Amino acid sequence: MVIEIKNLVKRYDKIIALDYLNLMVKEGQIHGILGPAGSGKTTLTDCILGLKKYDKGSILLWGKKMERDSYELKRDIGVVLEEEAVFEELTLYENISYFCSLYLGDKQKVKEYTKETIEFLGLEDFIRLYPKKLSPGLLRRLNFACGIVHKPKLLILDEPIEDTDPHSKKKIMDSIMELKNRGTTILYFSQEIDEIEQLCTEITMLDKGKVIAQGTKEELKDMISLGEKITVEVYSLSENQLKDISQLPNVSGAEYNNQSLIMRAKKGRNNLMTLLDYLQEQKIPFGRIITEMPTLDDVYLEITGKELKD
Ligand SMILES: Nc1ncnc2c1ncn2[C@@H]1O[C@H](COP(=O)(O)OP(=O)(O)OP(=O)(O)O)[C@@H](O)[C@H]1O
Repeated sequence: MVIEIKNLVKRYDKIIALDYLNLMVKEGQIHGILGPAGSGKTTLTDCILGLKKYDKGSILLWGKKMERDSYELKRDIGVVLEEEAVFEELTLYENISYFCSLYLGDKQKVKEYTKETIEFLGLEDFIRLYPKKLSPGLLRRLNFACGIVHKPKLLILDEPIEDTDPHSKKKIMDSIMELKNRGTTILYFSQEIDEIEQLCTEITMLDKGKVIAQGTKEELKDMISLGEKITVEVYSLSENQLKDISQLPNVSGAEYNNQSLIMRAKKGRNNLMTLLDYLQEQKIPFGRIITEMPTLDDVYLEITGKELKD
């Protein structure tokens, strides 16, 4: 086990930021922590890194307790935070090289790792530029490069691609997958469902410092009663027909707007067939059909009663 957190409690006076939190992260996993603003993601990162004291519980990294001066452990960890943490007075190359030199003494190795990381993130054309001259996407890639250049075994990523242009977002997401393929364990904090769905093998949902659900995305989707959302292009529908549809077996709701019929079903078999049978029986002409399975957003909403994002 790379990270082993048991019954972690962290209070700020009366606020309970982490509430008996348990988390296990296995080697080689990308473990996503999904939670809205204020759910305790930053506090958890600080506790894992030994930057904040906690009130109760235990945190072990590779079976060892992290302390402020656990330099051996820290050497194996890379951190990329949402806010860029680079030096304005250093060029892109100098920034990456500097962060590498904080961990490695061997100058030749620093040079080698810096070059490799620059190529890895496609930053070759920008090495002489200062951070102020970089576009927001390139700045994100530089920030990411500084966190991974020393080849950590555990990478903690706190919303590393929030508000990033599609090209840099793809570059960073591909790099994360490649690092995983090379054996890096990754803890990935985000509020973005699509990033978590694409990248993570295991997911923990947080709400007010509490773990509300944990598992693979399939396991999480299995926890809720919601089935698919079916959208059918229907050219005309009477109020009575809409009422009939909302009362079909296993249907939790139906609405009709702009020639679009949306039916939400509970988990079960043949929901689409039941709807199509009804439309045919009533001789209601219909066009395109779209079926969408529940998302992690739906899981979060059903368990907590609120959306991940406002
Ligand atoms: N230094 C502090 N003093 C008092 N309360 C704090 C402090 N830091 C965080 N909190 C509170 O603890 C809770 C968890 O905060 P935390 O910053 O860890 O959440 P988060 O999920 O990282 O949110 P965000 O994404 O907004 O940073 C929140 O209610 C927050 O207001």
